[in-house]
Amino acid sequence: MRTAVVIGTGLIGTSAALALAGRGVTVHLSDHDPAAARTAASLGAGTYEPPEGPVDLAIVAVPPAHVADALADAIGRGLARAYVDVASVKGGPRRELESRGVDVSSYIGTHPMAGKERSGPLAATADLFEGRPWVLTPTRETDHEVLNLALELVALCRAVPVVMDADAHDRAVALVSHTPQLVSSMVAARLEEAEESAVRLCGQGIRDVTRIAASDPRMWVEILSANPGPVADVLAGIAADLEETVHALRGLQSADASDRRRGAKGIEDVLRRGNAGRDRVPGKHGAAPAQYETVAVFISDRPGELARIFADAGRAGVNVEDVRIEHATGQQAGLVQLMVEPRAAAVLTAELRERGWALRQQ
Ligand SMILES: NC(=O)c1ccc[n+]([C@@H]2O[C@H](COP(=O)([O-])OP(=O)(O)OC[C@H]3O[C@@H](n4cnc5c(N)ncnc54)[C@H](O)[C@@H]3O)[C@@H](O)[C@H]2O)c1
Ligand SMILES: O=C(O)C(=O)C[C@]1(C(=O)O)C=C[C@@H](O)C=C1
Repeated sequence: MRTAVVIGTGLIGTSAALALAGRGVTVHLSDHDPAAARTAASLGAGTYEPPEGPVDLAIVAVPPAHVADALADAIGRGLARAYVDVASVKGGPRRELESRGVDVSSYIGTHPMAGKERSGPLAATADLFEGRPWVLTPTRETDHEVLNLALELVALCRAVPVVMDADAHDRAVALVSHTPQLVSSMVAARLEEAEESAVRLCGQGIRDVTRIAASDPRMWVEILSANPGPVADVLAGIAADLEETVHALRGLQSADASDRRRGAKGIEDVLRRGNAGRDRVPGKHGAAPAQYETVAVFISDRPGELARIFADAGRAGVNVEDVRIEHATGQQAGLVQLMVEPRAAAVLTAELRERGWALRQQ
């Protein structure tokens, strides 16, 4: 693949564009918000000049409700030799294109199983898809060359191709992605009106469970609207578990010893089923992604502190691969965790110490 167009330069489109551009593909960026395309271009994801002729692959990375329109328009204009979308739901867009009479032989619905709770080009990274499953839903009508170009996209993004039927995909993601989003939001929603004295105790457990509750509600309304039945089915199963668990907890409150035993058994049962389910969650597939080492630095909550750390890391010639910030409860301070290549950790540690930063002992 030599040339590509990315339509929709948010988190996913810009991440794919960064991966392709980094591997020598000329990428043309387009977004109905010109600022998003300009930002993606400034990150090195490609150019926002339109292509002069048809490109090899057009990647449609817009919110689900706009996918069919964007694809029909691109196919109608003959923008590319092959077209893919990356939307989180796969049955709907294909059916919509077919009902409009669009020739779908040059189109494959795809879905990278990687993302973030943040949106927009500034959240994008070239390695977002590395080692992650990337679902492809070709049909009998799909042209071979088109399938090959889609497989090349997945390979260039260092993801792992998984071929599935579109409706089977939608049932699967209802279980492993769409329902978890709702459950995370529901747990986080309990905090909205909670006492400050409770919220300040939030530890790693609730942070893990509620990370995706920070996702964009507009995007998720679109995703869930395109997959309501399968998600309702999974959620109904969880509702049954919830009802039994509440009953078991009430049993534990009872004065009757046999009710308490039954309650404890019910709770243990749900926790053990949780262990068994969790054991089935696979690690990342394919090539192992880079393992980073963490250098943890204490900072005060003042403007410019992060910029100073990054500048000092840059001066030491160290590339910061990822960053996490933990804010200390009730203090104007925090801990910045800088993820770097293992061989760079010692260099960074020495440089930061010399420049007066307080580092946490690992
Ligand atoms: N966020 C995730 O974790 C994730 C993961 C995998 C797949 N997806 C799918 O990827 C797609 C994009 O999601 P995202 O998280 O990158 O969203 P995003 O909000 O970060 O980016 C979407 C971009 O599309 C642009 N856009 C909207 N309508 C458009 C149109 N008609 N023409 C051109 N540009 C348009 C917006 O301006 C925005 O820049 C969605 O279909 C989503 O279901 C998301
Ligand atoms: O990791 C996250 O933040 C995600 O929500 C990513 C996630 C997922 O559920 O795995 C979310 C929606 C996408 O369609 C694909 C990936």
